[in-house]
Amino acid sequence: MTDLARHRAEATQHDGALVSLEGVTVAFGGVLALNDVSFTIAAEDGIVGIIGPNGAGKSTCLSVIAGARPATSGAVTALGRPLGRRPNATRLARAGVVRTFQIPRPFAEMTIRENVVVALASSRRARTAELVTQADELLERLGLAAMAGSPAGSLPLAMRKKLEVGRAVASSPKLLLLDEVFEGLSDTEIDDMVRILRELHADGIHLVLVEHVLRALRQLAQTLIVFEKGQVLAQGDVETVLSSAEVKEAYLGDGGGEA
Ligand SMILES: Nc1ncnc2c1ncn2[C@@H]1O[C@H](COP(=O)(O)OP(=O)(O)OP(=O)(O)O)[C@@H](O)[C@H]1O
Repeated sequence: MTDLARHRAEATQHDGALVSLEGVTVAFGGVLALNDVSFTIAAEDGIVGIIGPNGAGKSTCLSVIAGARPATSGAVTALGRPLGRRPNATRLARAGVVRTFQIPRPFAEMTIRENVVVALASSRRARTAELVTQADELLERLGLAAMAGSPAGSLPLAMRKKLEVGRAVASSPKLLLLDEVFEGLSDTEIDDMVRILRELHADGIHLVLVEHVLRALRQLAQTLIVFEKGQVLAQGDVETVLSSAEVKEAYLGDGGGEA
């Protein structure tokens, strides 16, 4: 295959499937966090939410897509790259697959600005002054500009969540995987985060969110994937999935999320 043909083939694969899991199982001893899971996420699916009761395997799934945890068996691709048995999350992040964590992990002693500068420096070569300018632009977009000089460790939750998103965006993701970014936010803070994520998506960043806050997903997502007991129970457009009797029983019936 010529380089050009290979490039086209990769681009086609990438366009067709941002993420694909085929027969993926992740075992923790006797617990199957993922049990023979297969699904595909394409760009046309828009913003994708992964929902399901506690312990259903959602975060494990995100870790597998981000290359942070190998599948025990099965095949995973992200942005058209097969991840193999020994995925490398750092290399995958450089290729554009970046995840945030449920509990934000900023460098607490550093200021908000410094945290973003460090993240920017991980994905580009530029002078410090240029990185600071870029960091300030990003903080402006996130509504954190006024706090740029504050230590990251002292921030209230909503701002820590925003900073977590900002640090992820600073590393130039093509596919951003968000783990419970709305957890613990007030209604106003949820609306603010929805606006930020919509803008990122409009800028061309593909978004996949593991989330319990359905109010946010109803505003933001076009597609839902529902997990139950390590398996995919349903996948489809948001309202169709949420109105399915099977999903209501498995997910909403157990108090695992707010309708
Ligand atoms: N590192 C681990 N070691 C052992 N078991 C684990 C580990 N991580 C997850 N599990 C188990 O795997 C299953 C799936 O966990 P996972 O965190 O992926 O679920 P989840 O759907 O994200 O849950 P939640 O909504 O509560 O965050 C659970 O039974 C969990 O206890």
